[in-house]
Amino acid sequence: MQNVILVLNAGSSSLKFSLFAERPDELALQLRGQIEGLGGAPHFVAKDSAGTILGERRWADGTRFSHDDAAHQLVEFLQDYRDRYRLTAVGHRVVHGGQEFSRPARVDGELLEKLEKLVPLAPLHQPYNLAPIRAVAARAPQLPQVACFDTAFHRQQPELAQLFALPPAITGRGVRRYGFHGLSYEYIAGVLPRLAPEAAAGRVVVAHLGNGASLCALLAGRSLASTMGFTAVDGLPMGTRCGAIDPGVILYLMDELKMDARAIERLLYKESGLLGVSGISSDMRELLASDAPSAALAVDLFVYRIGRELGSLAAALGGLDALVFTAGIGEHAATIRERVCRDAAWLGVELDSAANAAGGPRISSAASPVSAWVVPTDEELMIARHTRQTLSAS
Ligand SMILES: Nc1ncnc2c1ncn2[C@@H]1O[C@H](COP(=O)(O)OP(=O)(O)O)[C@@H](O)[C@H]1O
Ligand SMILES: CC(=O)OP(=O)(O)O
Ligand SMILES: [Mg+2]
Repeated sequence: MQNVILVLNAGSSSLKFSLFAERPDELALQLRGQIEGLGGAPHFVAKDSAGTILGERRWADGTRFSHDDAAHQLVEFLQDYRDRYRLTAVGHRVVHGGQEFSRPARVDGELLEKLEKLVPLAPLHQPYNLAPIRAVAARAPQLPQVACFDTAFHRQQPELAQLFALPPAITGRGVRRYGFHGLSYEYIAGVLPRLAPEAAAGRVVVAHLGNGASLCALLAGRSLASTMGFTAVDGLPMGTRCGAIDPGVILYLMDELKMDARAIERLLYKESGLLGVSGISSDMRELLASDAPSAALAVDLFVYRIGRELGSLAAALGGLDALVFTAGIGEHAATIRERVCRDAAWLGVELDSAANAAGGPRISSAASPVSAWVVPTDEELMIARHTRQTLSAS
């Protein structure tokens, strides 16, 4: 029997999972998969490390599928592998680690209580991250679990980058910018030195464009600033989240439309972004395939806001050496990358259209002053590494 670490990554619209075999000097991927489209057209697929499909299932469009249903589907699938693998630990992506956690932590009752308190700061994620931790703890209390935080990588940002212009009585309560997608950025920062050594030692903006989307400024591989703030609703427009809006809008919604906190939360987190503007879908694939003007408008706004935020992060970095695309849209939507790169021509990005259409990794021309890249992210491998390190240190 092979010892394995199970990794669970519960995103806003998907549950991703991986099994990594523990070898003395590496973690070897055994299988990985996901249940995506939880909000609309659920699709389960699991593949081995060579990409061969081990299991696949689709549900009709409109099927109501919760994160719990997704977890059950996963447990059912893993039954077939009980004789082959021995589970030694479970590593989880936990979106919010608050002010306290700047590194992964082993799960116990006290930790869970602390993380529960952060649910209001990440209502679209934290409950789904914590539920499988509790489920595993109930079924297998002896099995070590490690929580790996999306915020941890950003905790080393300069004080100014984390500060809101609010009085200390408020900021002192932990109302500050945290930044998210940190496991993804940490992974990219780890592989960039091999791909683009000079840029990696300099000024890089990474665009993590998935269902949740953010940009991160990396200076010599460390997080300097990011577009997400106190919560994962800030920054870019996303699948269903609005991104940065004037806080005056919230006051207007309360005063004039008499909306309460829950109604505003629903609007900003679940009914806005690509879905809200298009009225069609939160899924970039559907919008790109649609000829409805509202779909085009949603995509235009997405690209426009990326351009604006890219300029802001380049300013924080004092210039730009490289631009990296990652996550669902960043890795697969060549047309979005093309448009973002064209808008960034003023920064010195010169696209190689053929390389971009072919998926990279380098998508800028040889002469481009600023290089551009497609780098598939691997939050799960990052989590598996952290899980192993955290447990061997404890
Ligand atoms: N081939 C593709 N072309 C365009 N968009 C894609 C493609 N594949 C995936 N996407 C988009 O990626 C997004 C999901 O990204 P992902 O990183 O998997 O999300 P999550 O935040 O749930 O982890 C969706 O908007 C989806 O439409
Ligand atoms: C933090 C966040 O937005 O995560 P995801 O992209 O998985 O929704
Ligand atoms: Mg994600």
